[in-house]
Parts: sequence; C-alpha cells; structure tokens
Amino acid sequence: MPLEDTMREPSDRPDATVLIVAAGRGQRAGGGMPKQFRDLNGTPILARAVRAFAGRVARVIVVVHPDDRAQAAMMAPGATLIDGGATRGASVRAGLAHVETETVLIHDAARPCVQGPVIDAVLDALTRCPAAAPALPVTDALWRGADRVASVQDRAGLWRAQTPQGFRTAALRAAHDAFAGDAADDVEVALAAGLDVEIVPGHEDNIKITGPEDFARAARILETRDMDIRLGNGFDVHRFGPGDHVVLCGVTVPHGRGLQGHSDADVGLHTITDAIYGALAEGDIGRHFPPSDPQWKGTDSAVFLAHAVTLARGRGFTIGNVDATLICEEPKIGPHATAMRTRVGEIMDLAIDRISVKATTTERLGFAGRGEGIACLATVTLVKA
Ligand SMILES: Nc1ccn([C@@H]2O[C@H](COP(=O)(O)OP(=O)(O)OP(=O)(O)O)[C@@H](O)[C@H]2O)c(=O)n1
Ligand SMILES: C[C@](O)(CO)[C@H](O)COP(=O)(O)O
Repeated sequence: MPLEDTMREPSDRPDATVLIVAAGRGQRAGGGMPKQFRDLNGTPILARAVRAFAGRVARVIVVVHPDDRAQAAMMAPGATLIDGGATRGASVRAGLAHVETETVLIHDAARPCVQGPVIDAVLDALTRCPAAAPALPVTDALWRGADRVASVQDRAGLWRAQTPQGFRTAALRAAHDAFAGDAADDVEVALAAGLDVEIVPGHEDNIKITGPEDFARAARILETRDMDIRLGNGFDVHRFGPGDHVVLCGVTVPHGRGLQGHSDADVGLHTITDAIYGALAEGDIGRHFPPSDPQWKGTDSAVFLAHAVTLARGRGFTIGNVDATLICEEPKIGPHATAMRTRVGEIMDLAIDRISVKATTTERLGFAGRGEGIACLATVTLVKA
C-alpha cells in the first residue's frame, strides 16, 4: 500500500451516502410492527440507526416499504425515502439507483447500536480498497449437527459479518447488475464480482435485532450509552441595605440589615436556580426573569427556582443533588440550615438528603468580610438515564 494512502485524514475521504435498508417486515422479531419502527429506550430503532451517521456522510437514503413512508419520514428527517423491494438485495438495488456519491455505505436499520469508530473504520478503508466491511472473529467452538453433534467445524478464519458495508458506488452497482439470486449481504455480491473486500474491526455492541430477545439486549447496550449527567454551577452576590431581615434559601432570617434586589433578593435561591440553568445551558436567571421587567419586583424567588426545576424535568432530567455555600460573616447560617434545606426541598420536590446548605466566612476579607453583602456558590447535578 502506498505510504500516502495510510496517511489520509478523514477530510480525504470521498463523499459518501449511507443507504439504510428498512423495508423488511421483521417477521422473526414479531411484535405487530416492523422492528425498525419499534421504540428502544425512548427512541425508535430507525431513528437511532440514522443518527449514528450524522456528520459522517453527505447524504442519507432510507429504503422503506411503501406502506411505511409516513412513519419513516418522522424518524429520519432530512433523509431521502425510496421504496424498497421484496428482498434485502432488491431494496439495496432500489436505493443504489439514487446514490450520487463516489462511495456508499449499506447499513441495516435493524442495527441501531452502531457507533462512529466502526463507521469511520469502513470509510477509511474505502480510501485504499474498493470494498470494506466490519466483522468480528468467531471465538466460540463450532459444531455441525442437529440434536446430536455430528462433527466439529474449524473456526480459524471465520468471521461474523456486520454492517455498514462500504463500497465504491460504481463497483457495487456493477456487481449487483451482474448478480443473479439472493445474497445475505452486499459483501457476498461484491465477492461474486471479484472485488477485494477489506475486513475492519466490528463491535460486539453492533448487534442486529433479529428475534424478540434482541430488543432487550439492545436496550441494555444503549442504557449506559444514553445516560446524560450534567453539572451546573451558580454564583450570586447581593449587597446589604436598610431592613430588618434577609431571605436566604426561602427562609426569613431576622437581621439588622436587608439584602437589596429587584425580587426578594434571596441570594441562595438565585444561585441554585442559576446552577440548574447552567447545567441545561440555558443562560442565567436574568435571561428568564429580566430585572428590567416590573412584574418580577418583590417576587418570591421560589418562583424562579420552580421554573428552572420544571425546565430540567421537562427535558427528562432528574435532579441528583444540590450543594450551596452561603458566604457571609452575619447572619449565622448554622441555626437555619435545616429549615433552608427543607424549604429548598419543598420548592424543588427533592429529598432533603440530596440538598446541602452550608456557610463560610471569608475571615473578614473582601466585601463579605466587611459585611457589605452576601455571596453564594452552588453546584447541582442533573441526570437523564
Ligand atoms: N425486503 C427487505 C428485507 C429486509 N430489509 C432490511 O434489511 C435489514 C436486515 O434484514 P433482516 O434482519 O432480515 O430484516 P427483516 O427482513 O425485516 O426480518 P425478517 O427476515 O425476520 O422478516 C433490515 O434492516 C431490513 O429492514 C429491506 O430493506 N428490505
Ligand atoms: C447484512 C447482515 O446484517 C450481515 O450480518 C445480515 O446478513 C442480514 O440479515 P439476515 O438475518 O442474514 O437476513
């Protein structure tokens, strides 16, 4: 192989189209609808297969049964839909007629757990070979027989084939034109035409959903992959002014001075609210409740926190925990900390053992140390499983 071929960057890859074959009936899987339209941990199988190629190919073509066009269009927005045929091979040929790029990947919609490294390995191999496909070596012993073992089969050199299988488009088209009969996959068609097919590493997670038991296997594979854990931090300061109390973390604390602000100036709740917005990449409290808007004057800051919590839960997150640190010399927070955790828990509908409210002084240094105001720091975790 010429050295320059081994040094090609991803940007050297020729434009590729992925042809996702989704016109099967899924008879072995059962379940009352073609398997590619069933839900897997909240996302349809076809949608997962399509998304795996985002950013890696120039165009997506989905080959569907004519009865399934409407469902497929919802699950594959932006893809070109083509009517398939009675066999997988016929569906591939129908799709191939619409491919305009130099290379094409053929992928089973029924393989929703495929990931970038397998796709990239196929695309990279196509820069040096007319065809490439992912596979895993057979590691179990192999036998022949029915209900009794008749003989053993040497496993050396045997592979378990996966998709996406990649080809130079013109070569695959010619191979299909010349092929008579029904092939299990496109590598079989390519081999019959004498094409050189490179084997690249497949992945154990890249299973094909074939029988009913495969849905649970795929769900387990995706469970940890889909987990979304977010951290958000918040920081806020309010200065002291005239008054006889402060409101901190939803609790009124008698004090010789009050905190100034457009709302009730609850620096604790503002900070926790900002931490949630931060974890959601939703800006800060001022974006959702502008201080210039008179309707928020004097508002109980519980309104702001409840808004952030609703936003987070609406996006499917649960709140893992809250850790807030109030920074001031006075008032003393310790005697009120439990009441503050209880109130924050009420507003957030969260167990008190997930809420920490603590305090520190700054050893009389800085604005907090001089008693000019109160600051707060907070961290929250959001979890979507
Ligand atoms: N006429 C067909 C048959 C199959 N496929 C697609 O080829 C892939 C692999 O095929 P398979 O797992 O055999 O799917 P089905 O044909 O749907 O399954 P069954 O044989 O159990 O009916 C699937 O994504 C399937 O939708 C296709 O596009 N057109
Ligand atoms: C193409 C394929 O996914 C390679 O493993 C497979 O051959 C297609 O499915 P089938 O179950 O063999 O019909």
